[in-house]
Parts: sequence; structure tokens; C-alpha cells
Amino acid sequence: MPAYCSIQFLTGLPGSSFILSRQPNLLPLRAASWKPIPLTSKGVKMELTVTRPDDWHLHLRDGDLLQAVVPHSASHFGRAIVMPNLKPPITTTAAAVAYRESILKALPPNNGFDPLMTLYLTDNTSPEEVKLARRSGVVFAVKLYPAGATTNSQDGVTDVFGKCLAVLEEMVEQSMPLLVHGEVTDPNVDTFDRERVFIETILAPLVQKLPRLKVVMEHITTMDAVRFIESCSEGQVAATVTPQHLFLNRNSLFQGGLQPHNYCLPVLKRETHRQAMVSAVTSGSRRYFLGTDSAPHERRRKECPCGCAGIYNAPVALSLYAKVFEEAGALDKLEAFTSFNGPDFYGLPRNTSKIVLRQSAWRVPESYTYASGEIVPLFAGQTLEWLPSNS
Ligand SMILES: NC(=O)N[C@@H](CC(=O)O)C(=O)O
Ligand SMILES: [Zn+2]
Ligand SMILES: [Zn+2]
Repeated sequence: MPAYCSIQFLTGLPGSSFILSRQPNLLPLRAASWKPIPLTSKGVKMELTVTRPDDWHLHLRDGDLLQAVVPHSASHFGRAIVMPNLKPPITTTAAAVAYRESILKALPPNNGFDPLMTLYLTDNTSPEEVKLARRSGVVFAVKLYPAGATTNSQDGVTDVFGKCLAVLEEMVEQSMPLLVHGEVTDPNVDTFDRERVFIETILAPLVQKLPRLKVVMEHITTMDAVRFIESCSEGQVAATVTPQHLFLNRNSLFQGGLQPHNYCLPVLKRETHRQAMVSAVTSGSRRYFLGTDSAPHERRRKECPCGCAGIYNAPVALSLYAKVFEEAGALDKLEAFTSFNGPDFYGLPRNTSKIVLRQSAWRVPESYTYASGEIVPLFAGQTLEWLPSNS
């Protein structure tokens, strides 16, 4: 049964025999420590203690939406790479420093959450700005949005090779990773092919031209991306993978009617691509790490004639990742994906604290209300497993 079906099978059935019957597949485990907890008379459920994960791709927005969403990420993640696609975008180190302050202000003092800031690359970004960013100690990457590819990307890059080579060369000098939204914007290219064509026409030539540039291909969605990542040097090119692209295929955009809360960019792909990505991340490869791409939009901006791209998954991400690894019989590989591969690639220390994932059913809220409206999370109102907690 494909993963995207089983979540519905579980709905309303805590302690189902389906879950319990899979348990022999979970053992033995190496990377993480396990404790059985008897929960029902039918059998034994599991809890998994893992090093605190980081989120290597997160949209926190600003204003009252920031206040509403940042606690969800901060409650389970130690650090997050914070995307710079605000209006106006974060194009300077000074703006990144100020944005970081506003994120920290939205949390209780000494909360421990560490936002790792990024700069939004434009045609006019200077090599000097990259030096400043590195010296600041708070900027950890530069983000490339092809102009027009996704939400708030209108100020992005129009011609990587024509306009950005000097900046990219400085990034090599500064060991500053380039994070890439990997889709071409040519309206003649089919939406479902935009990632593959980007790899062929921009990313592969870029990696060939600057082999020492560290690159993260963000939110990959295709077997083409997996093949490309595997073809590059480990430690030089890596990828983040979202929970929705591991858990859902493109049918879920249309199941029972148009489903705006499953719409993000790059758009969900067909089942064969999902399976290739699950195999890649659960293989134990160090080239892939957790990046939720949690991207909240107010309900009215999703449920309207021209709805925004972006899925709010921060509250459910860890539950979904754990379920994907469980279904693949690879729970022993989960901790490396959530907590080791990301910091290792960025050259940062791994977190020292732990979190616990309990294999117990919990219901996702229908929505979260905040000052200016509501946000609807992925799997709103449904029952998931693997509840994360701090102890
Ligand atoms: N993923 C999305 O669909 N949307 C993101 C932008 C992005 O990451 O491409 C957003 O900021 O809303
Ligand atoms: Zn993107
Ligand atoms: Zn994103």
C-alpha cells in the first residue's frame, strides 16, 4: 500500500493492527535508541529518541504570521535555514541581521532556537555583500530563485551565468553554500518538467563550471534530481527533501476535488518520482537532509481563484518523515536524515539535545488562528502517528 494511502487508513484507528503488524520490521536499530511502551492490550508501540533535528529549508514570514508560526518550528527543531523571500526580500546582511532579531523576539527569551539566515540573490548582488555576509556570522547561505519561479521570486535572478558569476566565485572563496530553487521559468516548458530542464540547462553546467561551489538543490521532487545528486561529489552537492514530496503524489492535488492545501512549488509529481525519492532518502545516503519548506499562507490566499503555492507543514513534518521511514523499513536511518546530514554538509556541529517521537495517534488541528486570519496545516483534521515531544 503506498504511503499516501495508509495515512487515511489510519485515520480514527489509533492502535490499529496494521501498525502493530509492521513492528517486527522496525528492529534491530543502530543509530537511534528505542524503548517499547505498552499502549494497548493488543500489543506494544514504540518510542524513538533522536538527536534534535534541524530544518534546512523554512519560511517564517514576518509580522503577525511570523509570531503565529515560529513556535511550531522552535518547539521541535534546533536550527532552521530561514528563507529570504519576504516582501521586500532579504538582499543584504543588514536586513538579515534585523530579520533574525525579529524572529528571536517572537520567541520566549533563551528559547534555544537558532535561525540561520540567508541572502536573496539578485542580478545586482555584489561579491562584497557575500564577504559581509560571511563576516556577520549569522548568514549561512545565499538563495537563488530564478525570477518568477515561485512565491516572491520576482526580484530573483534572470541570468545566472550572465549576471552572477562574480558573486558565485566569491561564494566559493567564502565557502558559502548556494541554495537553489531548481525550476526553469520558461512558460513553454511543462510545469512537471521544469525541475528536469533546470538541471539540464542550468544546474549541471553550473556545477561543472564551479566544482568547488557548495550547492543545495532545495525541495527536490523527481528521480531526475536524485540521479543528478548521486552523480555529483558528496559534500559538494546535496538536497533537501520535504515531507509532502515523500508522502504525496500529484493525485493528491485532485483527490475529491481541487486541494489547494496540497499545492506547492515545485508541484507534486507522479508516484514513480515519489518512490525514487523515498528510496534515495531512506538508503542512508548522506546527500539528503530534512528541509520542510513549510510555507504558510493565510487561508484566503490559498482558497481563492489564484491560490498561492506553499504548504504549511511545520506542525506535522516530523510525524510524516517518521512514517515514511517506518513504511520503508528504515527507521534506523531516520536520525541521520533529520539530524546529522544537514549540519555535516554545512560544517556545523550536530545538536546535543534530543527529542522523542512516540508512535501514538494524534489529531492535526483543522487550522491555526492568528491576528490576521487562519493558516491551514497539511493533513488538517486528520490523524497521524509519531507524535514528537521534548521528553
Ligand atoms: N514552496 C512553495 O510552494 N512556496 C514557497 C516558495 C518556495 O520555496 O519555492 C513560499 O514562500 O510560499
Ligand atoms: Zn522554492
Ligand atoms: Zn521554500
